[in-house]
Amino acid sequence: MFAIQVKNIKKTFENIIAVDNVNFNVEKGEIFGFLGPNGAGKTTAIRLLTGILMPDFGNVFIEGIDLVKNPIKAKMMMGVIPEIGNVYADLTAKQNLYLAGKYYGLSKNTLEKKSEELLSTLGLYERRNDPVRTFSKGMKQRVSIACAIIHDPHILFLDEPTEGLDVQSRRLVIETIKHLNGKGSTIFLTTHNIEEANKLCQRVCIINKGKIVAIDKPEILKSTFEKTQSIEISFDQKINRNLFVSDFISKIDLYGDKWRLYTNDLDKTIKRVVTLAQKNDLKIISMKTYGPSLEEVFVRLTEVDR
Ligand SMILES: Nc1ncnc2c1ncn2[C@@H]1O[C@H](COP(=O)(O)OP(=O)(O)OP(=O)(O)O)[C@@H](O)[C@H]1O
Repeated sequence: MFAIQVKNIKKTFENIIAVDNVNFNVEKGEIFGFLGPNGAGKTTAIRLLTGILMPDFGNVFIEGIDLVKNPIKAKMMMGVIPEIGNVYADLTAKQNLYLAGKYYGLSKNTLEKKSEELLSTLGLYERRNDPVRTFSKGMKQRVSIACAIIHDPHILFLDEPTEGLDVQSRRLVIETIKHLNGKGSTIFLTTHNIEEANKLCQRVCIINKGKIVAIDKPEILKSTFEKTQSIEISFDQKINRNLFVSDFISKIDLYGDKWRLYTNDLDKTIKRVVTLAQKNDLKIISMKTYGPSLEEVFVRLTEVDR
């Protein structure tokens, strides 16, 4: 049985088709990323998958349970962290957790134990009795996460979980996602952050204008859609861009003191720069090679007609 099964869902707002006949499955225990440019339909899709919106057509099954026919049972399986925080600003962090725990029917003992544990692991323990309105954005996001996972959900849905967070909060959020996944939870997240999705997700789905344009493991998407590799190189002296020009180097960029050369033939490019350094008596300070990036795949698949 799949953790999430989406069959032909469609959602229209007046004349805008936000989600257009979308089909996909998420395996149990997977970290699944939903990527797309602004307005692609990510938030609408996550709202349809969590029962906040009803589809015009199609079905969503959560661990085999039909979300439309059996919403309460399906929702008990999930934790949801929406794009805009859903915590109560006038309650303390601890009160927010207690409220969420009661909503999911946790016993007093479990609630006390889980709250203590989550407040500590999410770095909120010191401030547990302060009203959430006095918290930073990152702290509010952590309270929101704690509330969503207090009942150990089978599936966690996160809409842009690290958007606008500082490095520390971002790390804590990512660690929490990995930790939950390690304990067996399925993770469904939407994001703009392609590098984060590349590192975190076992599979990604790229959506554009409400339609799925690609769905696979990041490495497979990269090798299927993008052949360009690159090398980044820096020398001890300034050099002229024209020295790199050749028919197998497709693009030459300069970032600070580093040259980035894009190519379909890495071997020839490396030999070329080494020969160039020898001939011109240049010292190579650093050289790194890069495979195709998920960002390049994303741009390629979503730039059409934009
Ligand atoms: N409640 C609504 N009423 C009317 N149109 C809506 C509504 N919600 C979304 N839309 C439209 O549906 C389309 C998809 O929006 P959605 O918010 O799902 O995209 P998104 O991929 O989450 O974008 P972003 O990355 O900017 O958050 C957009 O054209 C948007 O304007």
